[in-house]
Amino acid sequence: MGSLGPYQRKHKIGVVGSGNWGTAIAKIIAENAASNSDIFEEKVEMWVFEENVEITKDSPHYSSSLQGTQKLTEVINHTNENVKYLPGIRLPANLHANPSLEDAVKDCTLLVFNLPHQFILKSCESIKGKILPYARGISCIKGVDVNEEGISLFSETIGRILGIYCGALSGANIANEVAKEKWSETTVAYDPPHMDSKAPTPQRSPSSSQVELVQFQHKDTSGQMSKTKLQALPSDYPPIDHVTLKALFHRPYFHVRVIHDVAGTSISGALKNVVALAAGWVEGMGWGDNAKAAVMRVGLLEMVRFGDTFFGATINQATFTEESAGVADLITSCSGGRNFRSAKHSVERNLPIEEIEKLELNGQSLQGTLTAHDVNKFLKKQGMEEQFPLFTAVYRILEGRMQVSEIPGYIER
Ligand SMILES: NC(=O)C1=CN([C@@H]2O[C@H](COP(=O)(O)OP(=O)(O)OC[C@H]3O[C@@H](n4cnc5c(N)ncnc54)[C@H](O)[C@@H]3O)[C@@H](O)[C@H]2O)C=CC1
Ligand SMILES: O=C(CO)COP(=O)(O)O
Repeated sequence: MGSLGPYQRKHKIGVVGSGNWGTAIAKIIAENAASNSDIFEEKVEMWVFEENVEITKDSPHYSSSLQGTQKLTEVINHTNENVKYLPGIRLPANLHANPSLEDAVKDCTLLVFNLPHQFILKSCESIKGKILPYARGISCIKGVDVNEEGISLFSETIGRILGIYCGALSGANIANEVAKEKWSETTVAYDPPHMDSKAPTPQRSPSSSQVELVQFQHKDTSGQMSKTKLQALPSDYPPIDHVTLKALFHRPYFHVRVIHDVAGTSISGALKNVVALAAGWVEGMGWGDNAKAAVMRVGLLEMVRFGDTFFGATINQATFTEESAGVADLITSCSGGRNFRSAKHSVERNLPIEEIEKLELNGQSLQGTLTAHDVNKFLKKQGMEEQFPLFTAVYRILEGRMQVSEIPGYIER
């Protein structure tokens, strides 16, 4: 390790986000940057949305120099621990918490986006034109972007705002388990236009040094095409392909399969959060495992139908059943995810789920509640609520217009 091989430059990595999953994925990336120093710069930047944290006498890091009100970034850099969003996990020393988003992404060739989805648009707008034009992205976000024009994957939205190509990472990945290095699998989906290596090839010979511009097109369901000029990665960098992405994310405890289906990977990650709410409610009612399995069965069918109906041309249905991003994520999320647990507790404690989120998650953010609203807004516009009875029931229960006890009758059709 340490030799640059045929390439003169290394990839600099920036992680946009530092919540529960954001920090866990940054830990993985920093570990891999250190052990693949022929491809990656060792120092990894992680953008932290700055906030104050209280270091009290009960904190394991309490000392004469670290006490009272402190900036989260300073605590992370001082202790190598994200005491707020991933407590108890030691982070690699080459991971740098940075309160400036602009500074964290500066000169990065690879950007990994890992924020609750409601914050992504504003964050991307703030760095538009301030990143390398030939950077590439990976979105770890579980959600869909619904706007006036239709529905987009967050990988597409990020790509459109920043003028870059962006793939996706999603899988059965409860962050706290991954951070504790308990074995899991994930799916990385990456399928850029021809200028980036399309097949998972180990070839690494430098190609022409010319910078080429091509049109990259992505479309939403209203049929609109938007074009992004995609700039080729200079040939003195190792190519950003399936091999490089595997080197970035794969760990002995985090097994990566790299595929081409970005839409299937992203859609399943977003929609399983809606199903997990229903699973949590059913569990909270004390109805047992059979009832939860019924909700998951219908949920999976609706996930596949949604992908097929609205992203049909680009999606590979096998992703839902064969990859970690599909049914495996549905299973883990309906067993121990935050959406599942919060929904369960909201029934058990007879409190709105938003209140459970505030009481129990210490600043972490549920994505299923927001996605249920986003998905319903979109389905309503298409006149298709009835074709997705579970998604519609989840939305109506959140709105207080339906009871959990009505789920079995409503989804049986
Ligand atoms: N936590 C998990 O187990 C997993 C989460 N995911 C997905 O990863 C994405 C990120 O989730 P987490 O990292 O867990 O986040 P989180 O749920 O821990 O959210 C907290 C994060 O949001 C940030 N934040 C709060 N207000 C903000 C603002 N105004 N602007 C920007 N950031 C702000 C906080 O600084 C903190 O970093 C989500 O889409 C989630 O569904 C995916 C797999 C596992
Ligand atoms: O996506 C997840 C596991 O893969 C985590 O889901 P929650 O956000 O419900 O915890």
